[in-house]
Amino acid sequence: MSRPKRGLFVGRFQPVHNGHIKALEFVFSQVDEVIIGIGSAQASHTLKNPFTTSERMEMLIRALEEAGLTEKRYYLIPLPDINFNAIWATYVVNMVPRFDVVFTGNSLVAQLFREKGYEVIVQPMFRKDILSATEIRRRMIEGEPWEELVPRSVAEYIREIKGVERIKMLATNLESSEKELQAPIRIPEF
Ligand SMILES: Nc1ncnc2c1ncn2[C@@H]1O[C@H](COP(=O)(O)OP(=O)(O)OP(=O)(O)O)[C@@H](O)[C@H]1O
Ligand SMILES: NC(=O)c1ccc[n+]([C@@H]2O[C@H](COP(=O)(O)O)[C@@H](O)[C@H]2O)c1
Repeated sequence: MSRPKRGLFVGRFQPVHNGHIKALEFVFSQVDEVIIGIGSAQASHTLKNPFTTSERMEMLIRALEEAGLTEKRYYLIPLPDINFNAIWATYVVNMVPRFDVVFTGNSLVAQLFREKGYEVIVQPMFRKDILSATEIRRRMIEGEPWEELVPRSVAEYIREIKGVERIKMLATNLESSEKELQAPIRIPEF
């Protein structure tokens, strides 16, 4: 039996949204198996990375099932950042099973893998103006509707784990620490 053709797709998934799922549907149509790397795996509880790796994994499992990708054709692999661009692609190669091609819309990721000799396919983008995790996090903080931008199962899961409350709390903490920094320094009287 010939070896399955595998694609690599890396994202932070903070949170998983409909753009990721559309991109993954494209990737699944091109290869037999997909290695989904969960980037910045060490990060959580910040405004850019509010969700933990286990929460992001749960979102991916539920969303892929909802999208009808029920056959187990994917691997979820956490990838903590190493903040070292020159060796990042080699690091990823050492953290995941063998793969044949990289799918990405991130130009740095594309460049780093191309320089290592990998085939890179730039996946199509879908409504990047709104299908962006940054926009979804912004809407959550501002109290604007965001649910339509993510799979139903992901919206439900975020409600279950009180994800919006967490992001709002993180935003409030940041605001009050910024205020503290801006407050005039009071020299105590002795
Ligand atoms: N709207 C989209 N359509 C297709 N692919 C997308 C879309 N948004 C992100 N991707 C793909 O997902 C991968 C990166 O995922 P990531 O979690 O960083 O998404 P993001 O929405 O750009 O996140 P953030 O806004 O937090 O930086 C990239 O390969 C990117 O091309
Ligand atoms: N030097 C590095 O550690 C390095 C380089 C390129 C991408 N990455 C990671 O890959 C992921 C790419 O996903 P995004 O498209 O969400 O940025 C991120 O987690 C990013 O931090 C890390």
